[in-house]
Amino acid sequence: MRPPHDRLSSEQRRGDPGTRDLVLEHVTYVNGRTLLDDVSVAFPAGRVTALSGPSGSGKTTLLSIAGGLLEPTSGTAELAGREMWTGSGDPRQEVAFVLQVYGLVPILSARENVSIALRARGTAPADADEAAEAALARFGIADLGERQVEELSGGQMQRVACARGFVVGAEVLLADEPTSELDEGNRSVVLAELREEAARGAVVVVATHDPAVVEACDLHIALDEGRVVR
Ligand SMILES: Nc1ncnc2c1ncn2[C@@H]1O[C@H](COP(=O)(O)OP(=O)(O)OP(=O)(O)O)[C@@H](O)[C@H]1O
Repeated sequence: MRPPHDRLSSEQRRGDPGTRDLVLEHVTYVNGRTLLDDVSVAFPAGRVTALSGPSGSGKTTLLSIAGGLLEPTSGTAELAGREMWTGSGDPRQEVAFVLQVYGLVPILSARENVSIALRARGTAPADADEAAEAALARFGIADLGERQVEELSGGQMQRVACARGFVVGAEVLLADEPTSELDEGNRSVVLAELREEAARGAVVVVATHDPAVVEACDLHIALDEGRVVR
């Protein structure tokens, strides 16, 4: 595994449009207290980067800034030279999330929850539904497509959330503890799918507590108390 990028290449510093890496420079985030403190990291396209650290170390906050949900107090998060923060808190179209709290609509079916991610990006409903079914199949839950999400187990919901994040083929995929509810077999499936996303050229970042997930990633960045420690 390569070391963290506390010294960025000159291309990354410039946010060269050719690199398509996601680059955070000197990001500090203060909300009552300092939750991130001068974080500079590069998440390369085509690689799966693990983001580890104790509970409360700032992983979710960092992913939120990296994906444009939160505005850094100072510093920048950029993809190919374009700021991730657009001023609204809505992520760019290039970004997809798999969130820790899933963010699914409980009364909709699993298929609908996945399909709406594509419909929101302008895909025709029939095409979105078809792609949603294929995405559910990637996570071994094709048979759950018609089930309301509120009837599913925690692990099944997490796999629906993965399907929804993965289905859009985003340039940047940010996954917050995507395997926390999963057994070993399903964890392996999610890890293989994360690798597939990186193989097609996406920036893939996985916040995790799980050493087995860290081990399976190409790169590893660790946070402690809002600072990069490796
Ligand atoms: N909106 C907020 N306002 C103030 N403090 C917050 C806010 N969100 C998170 N925090 C605090 O920021 C710190 C970092 O939280 P964050 O969720 O980023 O950590 P984490 O590493 O993802 O933790 P976990 O592994 O438990 O999910 C924590 O101390 C948390 O209590």
